[in-house]
Amino acid sequence: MSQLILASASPRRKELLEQVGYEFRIEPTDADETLPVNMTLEDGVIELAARKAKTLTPQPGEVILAADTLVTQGGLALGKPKNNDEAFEMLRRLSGTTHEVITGVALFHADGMERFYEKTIVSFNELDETLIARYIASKEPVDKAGAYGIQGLGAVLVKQITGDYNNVVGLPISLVYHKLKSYGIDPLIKED
Ligand SMILES: Cc1cn([C@H]2C[C@H](O)[C@@H](COP(=O)(O)OP(=O)(O)OP(=O)(O)O)O2)c(=O)[nH]c1=O
Repeated sequence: MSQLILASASPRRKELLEQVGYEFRIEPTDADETLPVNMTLEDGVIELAARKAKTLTPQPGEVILAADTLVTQGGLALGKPKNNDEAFEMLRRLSGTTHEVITGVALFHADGMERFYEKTIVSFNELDETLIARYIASKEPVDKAGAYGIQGLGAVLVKQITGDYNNVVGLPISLVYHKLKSYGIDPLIKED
């Protein structure tokens, strides 16, 4: 049985792991989150997750989990907005259209690193400028890729999703569960 370490300051990732019953330690990371330019967005988001994981060194029997979530539309990557103007631009771009949310995940352990990603397709309602301004005033967009949080007030922006909802929130917990099982980490198995 391995020990799980979450390399993340994201409250969402912590909550998703707790929801499924994982026992883990949290080690927030401070990695460079600039997307590499010489690779696909899928590879780039995986690379960012790997960078976060590599800020820690796994001891034998430890698995370090790190992730990165990105919103993409038409080949353009939307990370966290730097200010309200950028949040406004992002939400205006997403209004009435469909985008993808990609979360890259890295599982770093003494024998190497496993990397994978999950993609969810999200369609937004038409958003008028008053709604966008009110949503930004709620401060919810600040620390979120694409300037929205589907799990919060941002739920009213969303028309439809195809794929894993939890992936949009920041961690594809179902896929992660199946991957972690191969390291002997399974909260559904209770030891006596
Ligand atoms: C699209 C979307 C993103 N997000 C969040 C998930 C991520 O926390 C954030 C994207 O930023 P990330 O850089 O992936 O994560 P983080 O900086 O919050 O945490 P850490 O790097 O320490 O692991 O956007 C939501 O919470 N809801 C949503 O609907």
